[in-house]
Amino acid sequence: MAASDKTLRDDPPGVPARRAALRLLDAVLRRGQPIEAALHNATQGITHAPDRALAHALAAEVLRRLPDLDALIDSATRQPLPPDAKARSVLRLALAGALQLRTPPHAAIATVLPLVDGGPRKLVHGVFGTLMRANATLPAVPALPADVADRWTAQWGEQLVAAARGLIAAPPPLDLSLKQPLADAPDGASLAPGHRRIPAGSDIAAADGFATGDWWVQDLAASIPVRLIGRGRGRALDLCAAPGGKTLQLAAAGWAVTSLDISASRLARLSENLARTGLSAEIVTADALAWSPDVPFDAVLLDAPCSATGIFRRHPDVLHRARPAFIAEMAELQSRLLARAADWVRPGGTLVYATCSLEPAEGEAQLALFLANRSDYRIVPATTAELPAGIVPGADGTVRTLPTMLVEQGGVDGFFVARLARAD
Ligand SMILES: C[S@@+](CC[C@H](N)C(=O)[O-])C[C@H]1O[C@@H](n2cnc3c(N)ncnc32)[C@H](O)[C@@H]1O
Repeated sequence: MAASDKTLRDDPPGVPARRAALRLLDAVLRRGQPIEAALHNATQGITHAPDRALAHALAAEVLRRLPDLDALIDSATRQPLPPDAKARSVLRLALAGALQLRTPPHAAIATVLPLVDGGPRKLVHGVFGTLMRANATLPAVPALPADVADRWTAQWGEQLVAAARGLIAAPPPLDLSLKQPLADAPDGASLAPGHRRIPAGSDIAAADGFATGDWWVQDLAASIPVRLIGRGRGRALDLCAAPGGKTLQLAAAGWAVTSLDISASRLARLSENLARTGLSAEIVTADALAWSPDVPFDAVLLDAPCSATGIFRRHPDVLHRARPAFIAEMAELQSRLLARAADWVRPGGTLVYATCSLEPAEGEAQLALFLANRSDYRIVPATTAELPAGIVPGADGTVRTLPTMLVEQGGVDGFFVARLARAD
């Protein structure tokens, strides 16, 4: 038996989930891993599914409220704890449990103290006790990490930062993409053809039309790239396709789809999604930097890997991982992928480039660089009629969704989308 399994087995109830949450925080904050990618390793040895879910929820809550939790901790310590001190992470977990997840305070602290055995137990206990006795609370509107707030203020202005803070205060609603206009789907607002918006926390698996595969969960902004490709008129390549929301849209729109991704495990989820919805696509597991098609496509969608800062509402780990060096690394990968994708579009065909990022380096600047190098491509401007209500194209015909949009309706993810045509 692995040492970690033994520790987990010997832990009192509630502790294994905190131990796993601590590993998740370490994976995200120190190693820059996405929380989903770290989940399998971090929860190894935990057989009770609710404990795995609790570990994920606790770590995600800490990441969502990190600056505010740290401000509370700092208000109760004479010497600030180093940012990477284990005592700080453990206090973050105890406070997130007690203040956000309604864990009774005595349980919130008792379940983290074993994580600092042989370490600063007294300090952790003392700081937590001081804050509980003072009835400490977190501010209603969360703070963003200072570097993200500064970058987004410089890029988009203070209004965007204020809107982004408002959006992470509460879980976002869920958007559904319908397979057909008359699909069986739960009631909800419709902000575009084939769209429904339902409340956060809805029980997806029990909702009307899930079992019959009539819809899939997909943020409204994420549906824009395929809206711009339109109804099927031939063969489409969905490059970087998994887990497959856009493949499903393309297949439902009548395209003969080839879906390529480097990740076999993510493609397995794409296959499950195809099976549930009764849609089909040819699946290719390959590195797009090494693969080439035999015949060019009528349409190519490159939903490129990116910093994913546009999906911070559901994935607060991106706020802590997307440092400038990572954004630059992703932008470099996007240029290489875009150059290859452009060669796989037939003359007269369509190329759509998209990223779920709020970083211009991965959107506007990437497109400018591409157009400077490829005189055989031009922008085909998006029209307001093609876009969800409340979203309008930019002056150059590209689409940029921001946290300041559709705020009253629950917001949208941040995306950049450009539709291009290759010269005949
Ligand atoms: C933004 S996600 C795609 C989301 C997907 N289009 C959807 O709608 O569900 C980016 C994808 O790029 C894939 N990827 C990253 N590098 C790649 C490469 N060199 N070749 C192919 N796929 C790659 C990742 O595995 C990931 O699934």
